Amino acid sequence: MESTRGEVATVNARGHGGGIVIAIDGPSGSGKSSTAKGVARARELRYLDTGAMYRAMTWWMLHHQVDVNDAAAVAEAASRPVITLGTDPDAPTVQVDGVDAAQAIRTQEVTTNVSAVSAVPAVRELLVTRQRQIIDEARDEAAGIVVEGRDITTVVAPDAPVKIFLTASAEMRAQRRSREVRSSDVAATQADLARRDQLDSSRAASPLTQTADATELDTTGLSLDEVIALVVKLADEAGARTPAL
Ligand SMILES: Nc1ncnc2c1ncn2[C@@H]1O[C@H](COP(=O)(O)OP(=O)(O)O)[C@@H](O)[C@H]1O
Ligand SMILES: Nc1ccn([C@H]2C[C@H](O)[C@@H](COP(=O)(O)OP(=O)(O)O)O2)c(=O)n1
Repeated sequence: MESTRGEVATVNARGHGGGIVIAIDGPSGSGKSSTAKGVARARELRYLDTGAMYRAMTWWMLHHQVDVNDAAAVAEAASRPVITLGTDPDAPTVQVDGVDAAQAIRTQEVTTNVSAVSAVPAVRELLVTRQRQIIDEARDEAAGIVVEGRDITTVVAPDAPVKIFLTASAEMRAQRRSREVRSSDVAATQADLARRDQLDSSRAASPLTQTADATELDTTGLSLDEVIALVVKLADEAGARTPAL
């Protein structure tokens, strides 16, 4: 497989060189995780699911009986969990305090509470710092990284050469998510997505926002392969624009 390493060598503000950063934001079910993994595989890049980090933090809070609706209690406890993510797109891993939490962070209880925890500024500061470390490591050690979440294009990596905002109609996002979790109640899934979108877009700290310099990709009528191909094309074009050092 062709690698983009070298074609897109730049040095970022923190002095790290090497690979490309592809930043992807968007609401739930727009296709961020599947697209990011597909692009990372296609160009031998690392993959970072930042939502998994907010989910891991939420799981730890619930597991340790921290009241997730008490922002001060969440802020005080936020530095205690050790959250570790593996960035291989074929086998992304999530560990909390050394224990595999990949399944535990996907429960409905975590999904219901993750927006409250991720609205706490102290949580975001800690996780954004860690995300930037992971990005810098990938830029040094690999051809780069595809990072997906809600504030990647705006806060975590605003200087990324490729910035994408994925969207899809609310109905399509609910259908996809229902299929994924094998639920026949598409209306309930759509209501849950709407609730989370509203919380994630209206919070004071780094809300989900679409900026003018991110390319909007509406995936409603597109297959996953088509979306991946479009993002790979944008990445290759960004590589061609950036001279190798
Ligand atoms: N363009 C697409 N066409 C059809 N299904 C898709 C597409 N993009 C994503 N999916 C499916 O929709 C579901 C949700 O996608 P996911 O990547 O988890 O979204 P997000 O990370 O934005 O929440 C997954 O089951 C995925 O396979
Ligand atoms: N960069 C990010 C990523 C996720 N979050 C929050 C907001 C989301 O509701 C939760 C969970 O994110 P995740 O990407 O796992 O959500 P879905 O896959 O869409 O269900 O985390 C965030 O605040 N900032």
